[in-house]
Amino acid sequence: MQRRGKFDYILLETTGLADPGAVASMFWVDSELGSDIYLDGIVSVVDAKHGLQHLTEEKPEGLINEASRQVALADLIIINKTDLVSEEELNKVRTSVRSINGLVKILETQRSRVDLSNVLDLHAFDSLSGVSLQKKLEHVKTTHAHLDKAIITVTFEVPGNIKEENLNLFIQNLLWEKNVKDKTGCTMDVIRLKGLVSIQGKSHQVIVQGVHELYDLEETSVAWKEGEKRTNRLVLIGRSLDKEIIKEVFIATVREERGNS
Ligand SMILES: Nc1nc2c(ncn2[C@@H]2O[C@H](COP(=O)(O)OP(=O)(O)OP(=O)(O)O)[C@@H](O)[C@H]2O)c(=O)[nH]1
Repeated sequence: MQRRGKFDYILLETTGLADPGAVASMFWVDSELGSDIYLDGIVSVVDAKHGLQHLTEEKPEGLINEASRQVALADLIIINKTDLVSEEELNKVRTSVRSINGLVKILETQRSRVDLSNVLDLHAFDSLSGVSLQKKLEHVKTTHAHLDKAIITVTFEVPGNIKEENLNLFIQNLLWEKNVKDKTGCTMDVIRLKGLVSIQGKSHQVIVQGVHELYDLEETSVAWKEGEKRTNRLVLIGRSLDKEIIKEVFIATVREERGNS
């Protein structure tokens, strides 16, 4: 189909209070629908001067504050107005952002001046990010909450091949059924999920992406090499996440296939 005046790129700015997950879900359409539009990535701006205050703001009834949610969902964070803070203050903002989202790329700016190549074509939601995600996943660490009930990042690795249906079950229990709980009985609340897994019968690494209750599995262009240890690495961003428990649940759900690589 030919059409005049096609858009090259759509940059959607949401209001300061928006939950980017809800907006992103609308554009994150199934590739099988053959849409011309795909979700490239989520960018959040953090004000170096007031960001920390927003990130630590406590909401009634344990609700997640919007700023933390925006950081949790972002693929790229721009910490702006760095000229207004000392290096020490800036470091606190950095640490706070990193403790929420251990996977996000951080840029630091004044007057939000960025090289557009760092902001556009992120390919954060498609299989093209397979190679870069692989590198990132090697360095991501589980973070520790600065505040009680804060959002954190947890990551774990389990070797072996897994069955796609078992992986679906694991993700659906977490995101849909919400029946995975921490030690205190609190439901684990996953806001963002990313990973690279080894699905039985697939020659290439499979990327796992989740935003709120939406998730997708897609084979990447990265092939498992001959003799390479097949493995599954997942990164989850959310609240009440307990790495050991999630890992145990994952292993229990995919157990049948462990050691069959
Ligand atoms: N000193 C300094 N001022 C800045 C910088 N970036 C923007 N400003 C100024 O900050 C003021 C408010 O701008 P922003 O915080 O970007 O406002 P905004 O993005 O419209 O606000 P919200 O979308 O409501 O958060 C304006 O006067 C800008 O000129 C910066 O890096 N340093």
